[in-house]
Amino acid sequence: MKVEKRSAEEITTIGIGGIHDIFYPENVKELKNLVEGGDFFVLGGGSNVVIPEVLEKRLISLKLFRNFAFSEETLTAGAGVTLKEILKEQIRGGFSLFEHLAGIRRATVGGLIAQNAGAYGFEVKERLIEVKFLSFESGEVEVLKDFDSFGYRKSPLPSLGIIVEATFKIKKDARVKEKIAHFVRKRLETQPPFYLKTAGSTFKNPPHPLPPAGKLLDQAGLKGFRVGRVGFSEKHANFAVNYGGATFEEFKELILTARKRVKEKFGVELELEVKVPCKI
Ligand SMILES: NC(=O)C1=CN([C@@H]2O[C@H](COP(=O)(O)OP(=O)(O)OC[C@H]3O[C@@H](n4cnc5c(N)ncnc54)[C@H](OP(=O)(O)O)[C@@H]3O)[C@@H](O)[C@H]2O)C=CC1
Ligand SMILES: C=C(O[C@H]1[C@H](O)[C@@H](CO)O[C@H](OP(=O)(O)OP(=O)(O)OC[C@H]2O[C@@H](n3ccc(=O)[nH]c3=O)[C@H](O)[C@@H]2O)[C@@H]1NC(C)=O)C(=O)O
Repeated sequence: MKVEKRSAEEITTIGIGGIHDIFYPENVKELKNLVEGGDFFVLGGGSNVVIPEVLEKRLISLKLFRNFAFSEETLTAGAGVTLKEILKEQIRGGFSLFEHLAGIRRATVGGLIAQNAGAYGFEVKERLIEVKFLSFESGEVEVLKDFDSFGYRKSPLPSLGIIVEATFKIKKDARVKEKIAHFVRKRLETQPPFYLKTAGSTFKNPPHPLPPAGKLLDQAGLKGFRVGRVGFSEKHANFAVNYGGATFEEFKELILTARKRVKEKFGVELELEVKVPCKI
């Protein structure tokens, strides 16, 4: 099995966390051996993860799970296929699937499903037909076909097992290229530019009718607030930006300060949206 050292910038889009060994299983058997070998953390494209410099867990990437096939009405892809590759296929084949998500930088099929990624009124769950996953309970690949338990930024999958492949519904759409461009433009109107190092939204939006996390952080004076080399974007207060060489400790202080201030001002407990493979 391939094991390679990767820098923070290669592992995650926010680029915090030093160099780590990444394990790249090539098939389910190798994945199973890794899972049985001790504590681990599964990485997709790293668009939504912040990793500390020292980590006891093994980092597993499913980047080599790359099977890809589509028919008139379905697309089947391995967990490591990227959003970028799917969007390219959408343009080539003229079909609708993930255009609303265009601009999530390094997202993969595994990460998108595990968090039921969503944007602009769309959620991944809407397009799922089946998800194959290595079950922690049975140690076998099982198939999930019922997605009722998927909700806002959550799915049962990280706890049930590791996604290895999924099949999605696709629909013919001759205007998909324009739609992708539209959603990228829309994203850039409110969110930081793609060249900045971020992990997307830092906190989940609290339940309705509470205001969104970005608004609460903004009104608590945290827009542009920095701890060392990491801080909340001037453009959108819920995006933490690594301005270069930020440490996990700085990130941790940033979010603890933000939580405290929002709690004091509005009485709202913000919940992390980004995934962190340790206690914070
Ligand atoms: N909506 C938006 O505008 C934006 C969304 N995002 C988010 O970024 C993510 C993009 O995906 P990606 O970069 O690939 O994911 P990440 O590498 O960021 O991983 C996110 C989490 O997904 C889980 N995960 C990843 N792969 C698998 C797998 N094969 N099986 C089970 N769980 C898995 C892991 O959860 P665990 O460790 O708990 O198992 C991991 O911590 C999405 O989650 C999306 O919601 C980011 C930016 C903007
Ligand atoms: C970026 C992510 O997802 C994004 C997704 O891209 C967009 C588009 O649909 O909607 C959510 O952002 P969001 O709720 O912050 O959406 P926005 O429209 O930017 O902001 C909501 C409201 O807060 C206000 N707002 C936002 C930022 C700010 O600094 N100040 C402020 O007042 C906005 O004016 C708006 O009225 C998702 N975030 C969450 C936590 O649900 C992600 O998952 O990582």
